[in-house]
Amino acid sequence: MSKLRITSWLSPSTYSSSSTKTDAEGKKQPQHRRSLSMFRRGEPEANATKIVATSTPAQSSTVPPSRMVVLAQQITKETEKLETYMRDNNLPMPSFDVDAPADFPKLPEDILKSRQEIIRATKELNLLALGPRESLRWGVWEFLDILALQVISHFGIAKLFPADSTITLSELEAKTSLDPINLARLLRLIMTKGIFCEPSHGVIAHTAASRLLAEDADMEAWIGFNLEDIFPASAHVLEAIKTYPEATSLTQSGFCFAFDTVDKEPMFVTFGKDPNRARRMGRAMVSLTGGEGYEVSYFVNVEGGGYDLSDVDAAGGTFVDIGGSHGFVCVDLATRYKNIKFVVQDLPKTVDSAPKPICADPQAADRIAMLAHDFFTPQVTKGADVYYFRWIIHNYSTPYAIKILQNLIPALKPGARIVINDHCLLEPGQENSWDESVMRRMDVVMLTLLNAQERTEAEFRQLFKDASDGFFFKGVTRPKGCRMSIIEAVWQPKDNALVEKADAIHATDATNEAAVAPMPTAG
Ligand SMILES: C[S@@+](CC[C@H](N)C(=O)[O-])C[C@H]1O[C@@H](n2cnc3c(N)ncnc32)[C@H](O)[C@@H]1O
Repeated sequence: MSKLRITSWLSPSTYSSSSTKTDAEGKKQPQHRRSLSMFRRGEPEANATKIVATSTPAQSSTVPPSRMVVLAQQITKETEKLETYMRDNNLPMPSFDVDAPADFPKLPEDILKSRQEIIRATKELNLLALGPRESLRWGVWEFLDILALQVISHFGIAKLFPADSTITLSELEAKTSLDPINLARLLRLIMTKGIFCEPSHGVIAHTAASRLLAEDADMEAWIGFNLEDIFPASAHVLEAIKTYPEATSLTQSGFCFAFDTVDKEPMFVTFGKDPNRARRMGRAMVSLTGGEGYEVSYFVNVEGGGYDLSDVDAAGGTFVDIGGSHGFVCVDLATRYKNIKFVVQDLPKTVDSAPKPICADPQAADRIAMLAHDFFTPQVTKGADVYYFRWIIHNYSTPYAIKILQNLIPALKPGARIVINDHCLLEPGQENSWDESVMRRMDVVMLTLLNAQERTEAEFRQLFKDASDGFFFKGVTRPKGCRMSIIEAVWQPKDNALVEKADAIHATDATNEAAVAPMPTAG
C-alpha cells in the first residue's frame, strides 16, 4: 500500500492548463471527460412498469395507496408470475439451501422482466421502509460486509468443510490460521448476506452461496480480484482525483495510489509482473463473461440480434480481434462461419499462453492465427474487413482510446468496419435498474483501476470523430438480454488523398494478405 501523499493533495497545480477549459461560470472543466448531459433528470423511467393504483377494501376510494403498498402489490404479482413459471416447468424454487441451483435458468422475456421487476421493486421498498436517514447512516457500512467476505474468502474458509456436512466453530478454528474471534465475527457478518449459516449455536453449515465460494474457482477468482485488487484501490480514488482531477492517466488511478505505482506503471504492467495476480484476474474475467448478459453467444447469434458477418464469410474475408486474449470469441465465430480468416492479437505473454491448438475443431483452428501486437502501435494486419474490440475501449480514457483507433488507420481499406463490443450507457432510468446499477458500477471500476470509463452513444460517436473524420459512425445495436452493445463505424475517408494513401499501402504492402494467409495455429 502506498503512503498517503499529503503534499500532493495540497497542491492545486496538478490541473494542467493544456487539459482544462473554462466554462461559462469561470470554473475549470477538465477535457477528455464525458459530457454531463447524462445526468439531466426528469426523463420518465422507460422501464418502470406503469402501476395502476387500486384501493384495498380498507382504503377509502379517494385515497390512493401509498407507494409502499403499490410496490408490495407489484412484488406479489411479479413473484407469483415467476413462481408459476418455475412450477409449470418443474424448476427448483430459489432458495438459500446448499443444494439450491446457483443460477436461474434462461427465462423467457416476460418472466425475466418479472424477475427484474422484483429486484427493482424490493430495493425501492427496502429504501422506503428504512427512510432516508437510516438508509444513509447504515448504507455506508456496506463496505464492512465486503471486508468480512474479503477475509473469509482469502483464508479459504468455505473449502475447509464439505458442502453436505456441518462443522463446529471450534473444529473450523483448528483448520485455519485465522484467529478464532475474527473467524466467528466475520462469518456471522456474512451470514447476514446468505453466505454460510449457523443452524444451531456454534455449528456452521454451507448455503448455496458459500458452496460457490468452495467449488467455483472462477467465482473465487472474481471475489479475490474484486476484494484484494479493486477494493483497496477504491479506497484511494478520492486521493487520486484530488491529486489529479482530470483522472485520465493510466498511472494516476486509485489503483496506482493503492499499490504505490503512481507515475510508474499502469495496472496491466503491475499484473504482468505477478503471474498469480494476472491469473486471478484472467479467471475473474472468465467468471464475468460467463455471467448473465455477457455471454459471447450474444455477439455470435445473429438470430438474437448479434453481429452479422455473412457477407465477410461469403467473401472469405478477415476478422481481427484486437486484445482478443486467448481467442474464444473467434473460436465461436469460426464455428459458425466456415470461410472467415481470424487474427487474434494480444500482448506476447498472452499469445504465448494461448492453448495450442486453439480449439479442438481443426476446421476452425486452422483459420485462427494468434499474433503478438501492441494496440498502441500501428496496426500490422492490413486490409482486414473487421477490426473488433471487446472489453478494450472501456479500459481507456479518451486520449488513449483515440490513439488506439488512430493506430488502425494505416491498415484500413475503405469500407473496413470497426466494431466495439462494450457497455453503452443510456440516460439515467432508461435501463432496468439491475442492469443500470451493474453498468454504472463497472464505470466506476474503470475509474478506480485505469482512470477509464464506460461511454454513451454520443461519447462513442465523438470518440470516432476525434480519432478521424474518415470514420463514419454507423450507430449502436444491442442484442436482447445482453448488457453489452455493438458499436460500429466504417472507414470512409472523404479526403481523396487519404484514400489514395491507404490504397497505395494496401497495394504494396507484402503483409496485406500474408499477415493472415499462413495462419500459424495458436502462436
Ligand atoms: C479486459 S481484457 C479483454 C479480453 C477479451 N477481448 C475479452 O473480451 O475478454 C483486455 C485484453 O487486452 C490485452 N491488452 C492489454 N494491453 C494491450 C496492448 N497494449 N496491446 C494488445 N493487447 C493488450 C490484455 O492482455 C487482455 O487480453
